[in-house]
Amino acid sequence: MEIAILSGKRSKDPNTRVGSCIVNEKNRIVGIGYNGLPNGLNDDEFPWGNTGDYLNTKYPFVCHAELNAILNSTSISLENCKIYTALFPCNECSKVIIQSGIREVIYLSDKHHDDDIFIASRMLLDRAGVNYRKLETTIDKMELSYNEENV
Ligand SMILES: Nc1nc(=O)n([C@H]2C[C@H](O)[C@@H](COP(=O)(O)O)O2)cc1CO
Ligand SMILES: [Zn+2]
Repeated sequence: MEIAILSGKRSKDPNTRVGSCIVNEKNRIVGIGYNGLPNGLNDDEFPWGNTGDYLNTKYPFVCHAELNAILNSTSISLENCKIYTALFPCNECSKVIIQSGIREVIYLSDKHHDDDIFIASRMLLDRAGVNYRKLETTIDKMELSYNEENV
């Protein structure tokens, strides 16, 4: 999950930076992603707002962290993999998760739990037999340092 969160730090979304990290059955990382525009699109030429006219928001344009982690995957097959993701996946990402063969979703936040999108998401995951659980941890924060004395 720390790798997922760290990846999310690269997102240009000013409001919500989500990261995801996929591991295989041996817990080896096989894909990482964060929410951002599709490849080659300029972050400065698209809106990043989240209110107002749909076309003036980020929503029609941004790729979610989970989608990017799957598409960036180094593995041909993601059968039986797990995805660690900072936010519970939306219904669109849940469809992609199911199709990819991922069998478990471990999330940090489920802050939109009662929105239709996430109700649909759970319906999809439940019916497909994809397990999901909130990460249980006592860790409050992670610290990184560029000070070479800390290596
Ligand atoms: N699971 C998710 N993975 C994601 O990558 N996202 C992204 C899409 C947007 O860029 C941002 C949500 O923006 P906002 O509605 O909190 O301002 O997080 C959102 C969710 C929640 O469905
Ligand atoms: Zn999504």
